[in-house]
Amino acid sequence: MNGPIASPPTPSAGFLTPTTPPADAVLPPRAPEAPAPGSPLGSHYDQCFGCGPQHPQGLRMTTTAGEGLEVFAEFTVQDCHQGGPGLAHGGLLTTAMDETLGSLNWLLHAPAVTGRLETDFVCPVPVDSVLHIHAWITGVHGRKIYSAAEGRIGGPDGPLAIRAQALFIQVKLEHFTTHGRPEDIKKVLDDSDLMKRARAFEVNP
Ligand SMILES: CCCCCCCCCC(=O)SCCNC(=O)CCNC(=O)[C@H](O)C(C)(C)COP(=O)(O)OP(=O)(O)OC[C@H]1O[C@@H](n2cnc3c(N)ncnc32)[C@H](O)[C@@H]1OP(=O)(O)O
Repeated sequence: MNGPIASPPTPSAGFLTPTTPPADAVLPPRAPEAPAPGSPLGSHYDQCFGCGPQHPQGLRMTTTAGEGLEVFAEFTVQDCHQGGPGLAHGGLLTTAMDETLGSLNWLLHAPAVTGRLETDFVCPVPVDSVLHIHAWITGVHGRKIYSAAEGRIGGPDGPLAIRAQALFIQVKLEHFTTHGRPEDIKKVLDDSDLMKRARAFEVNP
């Protein structure tokens, strides 16, 4: 069908470089509750596609707190993660970056959701390889948490495969309880493990 080609939407001033922190952003200290450097963050929710051990096709990512405002994560690319033959699907790699960047919020003890996530795919990631992701906070400005990450193949110093920058927006608990499926919200709220309850609400409902 022929017709006029639609113009791309004009970004409003605030959205021109939305994953780059403004000049007056700050780097706050780690929250007192943040896990010690070197300790595993564990899964925040059993059914999370990124880190949940109960998710049948999930990435089953493991994440460790680093020094300061940084984390390190790993996942092994499985057969069920393919896009091209023998290669990881790009969207799935973006999910791995989202999960890792999201786990940074645990260092600030601030529930937040992804507002914007930008990725550069630098080289293909083969099935069976382990992707090593390093993520760090680049600034905080009001409710906005800015962060960046890199994913490397086979080890922390392996070939660079993917880069990302993100903007997370801090939200209240009601973000999850209002939008989430009631039976899943109830299951989490009924869990006697307070830490698991708190961490579950750091993610997408
Ligand atoms: C240890 C835990 C591990 C966790 C791992 C989790 C990994 C997974 C993380 C996710 O995938 S979260 C799921 C995907 N994200 C979502 O479902 C979020 C859906 N979007 C929303 O719910 C709302 O749009 C949002 C909460 C992000 C913002 O709505 P609000 O009404 O709270 O805020 P508002 O729209 O007033 O925006 C607040 C500020 O952020 C800015 N903003 C909001 N969305 C933006 C955006 N998309 N891009 C750039 N800026 C944005 C907005 O311009 C504004 O800037 P100013 O304060 O300067 O005016």
